[in-house]
Amino acid sequence: MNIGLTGGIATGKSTVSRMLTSRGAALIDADVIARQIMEPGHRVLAAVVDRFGQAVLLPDGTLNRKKLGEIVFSHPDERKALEQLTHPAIRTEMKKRMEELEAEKPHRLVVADIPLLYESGLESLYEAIMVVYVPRELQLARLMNRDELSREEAEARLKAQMDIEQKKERADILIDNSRGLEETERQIEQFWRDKGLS
Ligand SMILES: CC(C)(COP(=O)(O)OP(=O)(O)OC[C@H]1O[C@@H](n2cnc3c(N)ncnc32)[C@H](O)[C@@H]1O)[C@@H](O)C(=O)NCCC(=O)NCCS
Ligand SMILES: Nc1ncnc2c1ncn2[C@@H]1O[C@H](COP(=O)(O)OP(=O)(O)OP(=O)(O)O)[C@@H](O)[C@H]1O
Repeated sequence: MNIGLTGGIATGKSTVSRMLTSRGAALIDADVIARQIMEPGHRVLAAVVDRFGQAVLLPDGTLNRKKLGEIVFSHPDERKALEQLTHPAIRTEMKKRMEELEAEKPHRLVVADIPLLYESGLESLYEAIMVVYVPRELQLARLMNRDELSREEAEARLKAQMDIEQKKERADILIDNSRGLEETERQIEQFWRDKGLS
């Protein structure tokens, strides 16, 4: 079985994916793949530098993530331009890894962690979509705290994504991560049992 795992930025996708992998699920993480295609030498990074200029590189030739983030999270058109360069490569790699993992062990749960799953219209690639939800105010607070962002910077990142309430409504499986970790763990345990996973 496979599921797509999504939610909003900092709602707890990594936290939940750890709970699933510790039970034996295999994980494919879109953010990790997004980082791999931005490594020096990769053609996607070269295309990004062509479009955004040398200023998005650090002196050692690696991507200046903070700088590119400032550009794309405050300018929607620039964000779309970046996505046109990155998303096809991310999608191809995700699909390839999914096929490899499913062929390797057909009965294992494969989890694809994709922050922009709904925004990119990828629902049909997965048997079910799990959404990790917290109310918007808590999402903002956890994001500011984890990434040391100002309220303004955190709000700009939230604005670049579909509202978490809309994702909640679309979910096949909803995980409420607004209380303690034990409460989230309990919901994952329930999901695991309901699906007869072992
Ligand atoms: C702009 C970049 C360099 C900023 O890097 P930074 O280290 O600050 O953030 P990081 O990559 O860890 O992403 C953190 C979160 O930001 C959100 N996010 C990232 N890109 C986008 C985007 N294009 N639109 C909306 N939200 C996004 C996601 O929730 C993600 O989990 C980076 O996010 C990037 O390369 N984005 C383009 C690729 C992409 O769309 N990734 C999203 C997963 S498919
Ligand atoms: N139930 C919880 N109670 C308190 N804090 C939590 C809980 N779940 C997650 N957190 C904290 O909230 C922050 C965001 O969680 P996490 O990194 O798992 O989110 P994410 O959705 O994977 O983020 P991103 O979209 O950036 O990849 C982290 O600092 C994490 O430690």
